[in-house]
Amino acid sequence: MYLFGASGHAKVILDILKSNRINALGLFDDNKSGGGINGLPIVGVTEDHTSECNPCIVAIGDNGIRKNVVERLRSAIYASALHAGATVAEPNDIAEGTVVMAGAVINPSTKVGRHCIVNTSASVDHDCTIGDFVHIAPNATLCGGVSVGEGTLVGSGATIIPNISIGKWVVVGAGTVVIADVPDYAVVVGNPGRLVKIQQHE
Ligand SMILES: CC(=O)SCCNC(=O)CCNC(=O)[C@H](O)C(C)(C)COP(=O)(O)OP(=O)(O)OC[C@H]1O[C@@H](n2cnc3c(N)ncnc32)[C@H](O)[C@@H]1OP(=O)(O)O
Repeated sequence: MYLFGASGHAKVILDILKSNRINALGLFDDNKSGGGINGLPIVGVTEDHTSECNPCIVAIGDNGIRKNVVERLRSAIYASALHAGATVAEPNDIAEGTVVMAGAVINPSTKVGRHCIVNTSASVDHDCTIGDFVHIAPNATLCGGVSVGEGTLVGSGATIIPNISIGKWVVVGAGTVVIADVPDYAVVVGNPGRLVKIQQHE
């Protein structure tokens, strides 16, 4: 397995691999001068990737940067990685490139898109739909029937009540309690969640 990114997030993905006894073989990072992790070397920048270095995972926490790297990779074959200490009811509904950290729970009839992060001890309940490039941060809770659009960050410890629809490229602040639908590109914070701004987008 090869990882793109050599940050703290990559360290946590290496821990997921270790829990499954999967060997990591190298890291790619656009900052080639940076050090590796745990003796694992940086073997090149993103554009150095070849089809011999598969499967791989883009191990970058920022949703937009992760998507950008995926779009630049032409010969990548992606794996998903579920920590041995995560509880995932239907692993086949976790799409390629997605990582699920220790203690996370993903309940039945929930689909998780490509290149997502379901972080440490996050809880995603039944019948949720999670778009591509989403990050559900540590200890966040999604009740049943929640949908989350592409690229959204659900911040650490946030709670989303049942059947809420959250748009794409939204930021839900840490600890926010979302009790109403959230439009695309919004930033919501607080309890109850209030919209503080709509982010610039193309
Ligand atoms: C392993 C890991 O580390 S995973 C990391 C996961 N990351 C997170 O959980 C971080 C989530 N990020 C946050 O909560 C941030 O505070 C953000 C993104 C919501 C801040 O957004 P910004 O656009 O920078 O807003 P800014 O900091 O200017 O704050 C805007 C207003 O919201 C308030 N605010 C910001 N964050 C929060 C929050 N989490 N809860 C309540 N209020 C908040 C600010 O006090 C400010 O209020 P004011 O206008 O009354 O003064």
